[in-house]
Amino acid sequence: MTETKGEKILDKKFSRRQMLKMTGLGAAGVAIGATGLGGVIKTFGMDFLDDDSTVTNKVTFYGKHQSGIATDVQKNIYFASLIVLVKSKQELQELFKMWTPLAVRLMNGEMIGDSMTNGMIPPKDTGEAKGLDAANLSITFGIGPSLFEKKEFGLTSKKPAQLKDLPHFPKDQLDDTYTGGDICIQACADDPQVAFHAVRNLVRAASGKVSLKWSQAGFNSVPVVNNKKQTPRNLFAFKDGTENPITSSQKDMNEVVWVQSGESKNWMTDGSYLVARRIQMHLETWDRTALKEQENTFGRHRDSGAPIGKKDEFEAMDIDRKDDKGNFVVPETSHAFLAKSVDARILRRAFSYSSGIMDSTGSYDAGLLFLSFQKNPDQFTKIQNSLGRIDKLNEYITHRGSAVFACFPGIQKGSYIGEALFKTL
Ligand SMILES: C=CC1=C(C)c2cc3[nH]c(cc4nc(cc5[nH]c(cc1n2)c(C)c5CCC(=O)O)C(CCC(=O)O)=C4C)c(C)c3C=C
Ligand SMILES: [Fe+2]
Repeated sequence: MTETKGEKILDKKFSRRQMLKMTGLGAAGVAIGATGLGGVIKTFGMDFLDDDSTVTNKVTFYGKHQSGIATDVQKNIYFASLIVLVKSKQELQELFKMWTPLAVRLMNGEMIGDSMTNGMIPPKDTGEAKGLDAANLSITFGIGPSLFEKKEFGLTSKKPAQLKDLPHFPKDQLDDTYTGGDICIQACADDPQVAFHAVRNLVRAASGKVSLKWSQAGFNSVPVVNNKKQTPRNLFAFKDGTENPITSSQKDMNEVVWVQSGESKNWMTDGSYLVARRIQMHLETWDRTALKEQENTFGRHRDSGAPIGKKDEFEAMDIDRKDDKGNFVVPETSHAFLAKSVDARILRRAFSYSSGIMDSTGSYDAGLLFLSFQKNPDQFTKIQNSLGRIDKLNEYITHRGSAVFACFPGIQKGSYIGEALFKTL
């Protein structure tokens, strides 16, 4: 984390070239104004900073789509679900406007405000990311169905048909503590403290305007072989994320993840729907299970990640394949068999979590913060219904939390998070 551009502006240590780079515009409409953050460039009445292309380990903030969806999966996540406390549409809009330059700064690896220049007030940035780089931080903002139910925002007519609470699934044991929320902030980074710092400072900057409903930290360990990132393993030791849309393929992403024009409310075009499920994994039971049984549970081999009966992780899973006796090679009750039996695809971007011990049972409160992006949450529902009661994995997992969010399209330079929603009001 470095000093903010706002500080340099106040100190007048910036060149014209830098100023244009920061505004992304010419001189028209640009003025320097003091804000609660200590002074930033104001363009057409709003704060605007740019991505800093000189920063290492940096994910770009501005673009057609928000970061943190097609972005290469990072090692850490801090996911927060918030309740909105403000009472008017304008205040809600101001909230997203205020968050926009802060998110740019955080993703540039900068502090969100000046350091300790006044000993009589708390520092603007909480400071724990000082000295750390941008760590490939991505920040993704979404809004939940409950936001549209708050009549004071007058958003009812803007609610997409796709944005609704997920149905109850047969094995769900949902706890309200990890369910729902008006807004989500997904911060992913290759450093846990950078991810946490991002959410902490965004929530702090919105003090009195939002409150935390639930949050979850998570991690992924990504082995690297010959400079190539491998699929991470989940806490059951199986490679998790093998069969996913290719994030660099526009075709895959447009088919599965990005909302296309006319497919949802206009303000969601180029956005995506996020399903979050906090799924406890019963490690103690799993660890007493024989390897063959474990492999039959997923329908894949543990070491290689290959479909049962095959050698390579990325060999196609042919669920119709039968052995000499006419039995399915990949068991019909296995997780992969059932997930593949249905004509629906999703982009899984999950993280493991470990959050102490369950009071009720004394077992690990550990598992998977399952996150999937899709152009319609029904894609998730179709797969979850196929897993249903018969998925062999059900013996080892319990769904404890659930939420769905509409993640805005990407932010254009000079615009702010969610502008399309507010602009159409
Ligand atoms: C409804 C969607 C899914 C939930 C919920 C889910 C939970 C879950 N999954 C694993 C571990 C693995 N899942 C794997 C494959 C896989 N899972 C889903 C969907 C959900 N999983 C899909 C669509 C697929 C791909 C199936 C295919 O087409 O082959 C695998 C195999 C490797 C891989 O492809 O990633 C593992 C392992 C856990 C532990 C879990 C809940 C805790
Ligand atoms: Fe799965």
